[in-house]
Amino acid sequence: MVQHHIEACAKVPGMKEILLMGFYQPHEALSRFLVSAQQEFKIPIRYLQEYAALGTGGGIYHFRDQILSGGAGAFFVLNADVCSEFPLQEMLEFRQQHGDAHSFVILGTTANRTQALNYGCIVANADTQEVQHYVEKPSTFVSEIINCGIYLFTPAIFQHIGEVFQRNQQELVLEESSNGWQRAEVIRLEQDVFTALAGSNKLYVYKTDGFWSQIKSAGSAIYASRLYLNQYSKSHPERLAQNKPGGPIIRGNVYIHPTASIDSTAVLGPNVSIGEGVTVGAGVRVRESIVLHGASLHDHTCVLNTIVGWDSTIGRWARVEGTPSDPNPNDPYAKIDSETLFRDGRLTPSITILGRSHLHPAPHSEAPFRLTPHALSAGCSVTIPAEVVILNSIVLPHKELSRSYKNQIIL
Ligand SMILES: Nc1nc2c(ncn2[C@@H]2O[C@H](COP(=O)(O)OP(=O)(O)O[C@H]3O[C@H](CO)[C@@H](O)[C@H](O)[C@@H]3O)[C@@H](O)[C@H]2O)c(=O)[nH]1
Repeated sequence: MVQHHIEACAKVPGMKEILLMGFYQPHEALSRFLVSAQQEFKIPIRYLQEYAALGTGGGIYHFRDQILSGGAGAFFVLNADVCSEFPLQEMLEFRQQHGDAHSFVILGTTANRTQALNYGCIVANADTQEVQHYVEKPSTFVSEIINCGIYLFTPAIFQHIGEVFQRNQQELVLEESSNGWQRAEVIRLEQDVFTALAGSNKLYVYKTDGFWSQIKSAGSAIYASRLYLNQYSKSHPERLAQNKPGGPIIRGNVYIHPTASIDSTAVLGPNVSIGEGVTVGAGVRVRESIVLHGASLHDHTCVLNTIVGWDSTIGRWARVEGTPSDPNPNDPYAKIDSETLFRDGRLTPSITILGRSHLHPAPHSEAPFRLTPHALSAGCSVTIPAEVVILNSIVLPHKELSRSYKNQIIL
């Protein structure tokens, strides 16, 4: 997911350094990713680990010395769980034209009235785009302009976060709380800082019509993959597979890793991403799916709306199918719903996932996504036998199925 953020940041002229911030323990796969991304994008990249989940505001405040150490005049903050064309340069230009050089800029987009309630909502002056009112996930309608979780700040933002920190500390002293220090450091950028900054002539919104989506569920990964592949078709058509004599039949936007072996009678696409070392047999059909590295699709399998985990095998003539959770195509402002797995005590039909685990960026590859399991050395390695149907199911790693399944989570 974050490889796209890095690629976008590295393109901004004058960008000095990229910091990934999180509260996860760093591990070997992350270090390998950082090394390869630094080489690919030719920019220093470091991971900063919070000692606890401090919230976005608390996190950047905690690492403010690191962020400002190179004498940065401005910096971007991007939520990791979004996909976007990241119009960062446009945000810089917007700040140049509107507002003053020290203002902060939020990237905004339009949502429909119902879905806007799931996001930060922004009311702005129609002429100047100054944010007059900011409400995080309101309970009733406030505005159709939502916060994309992509910000341009100057070092002055730390004074505002610092004020919240001081206030938190004083309140905690009054409460005589024993773990006051830690709690004072937890600061939510949206509720604690933006709400207060609104109407003070310091916060502006730059609205984009470009693609943008949250990635809160595995189902949204297939949707996000489609958005990125579509972007590749304009910005990097060389990254997409073409119909060639002796090659598979390609429909729409498809990414195939150069090491994958695809039978010439297979039909792939639209919206398919095939990872490193994948084998695809004769007569295979894949559509709206992500097939991760080392997976093997035997002859005549059919894979639709599915994420196939790494090193998984699908037996011949098997059909693996999920139900897409795409936004309403008739509403230009519709966003993908981050479905919970269960509704009314039932598993909601969703994409099928073989070897479900965490989403992880794809090192050494331009494939939009790759999955990584909790145990990093392990693969997903799900085995589906020949001639079965797997429908709307989530199969956990290292599972060897022996029959067909429908609407199930298979442990
Ligand atoms: N480092 C760090 N990151 C955090 C922490 N808590 C959340 N994040 C990261 O901060 C981002 C925001 O996540 P949430 O706080 O869960 O908010 P949200 O429901 O995703 O809503 C935010 O994003 C929406 C757009 O996707 C916005 O519309 C909304 O206003 C808000 O900014 C995500 O990338 C999440 O991983 C933390 O303690 N530490």
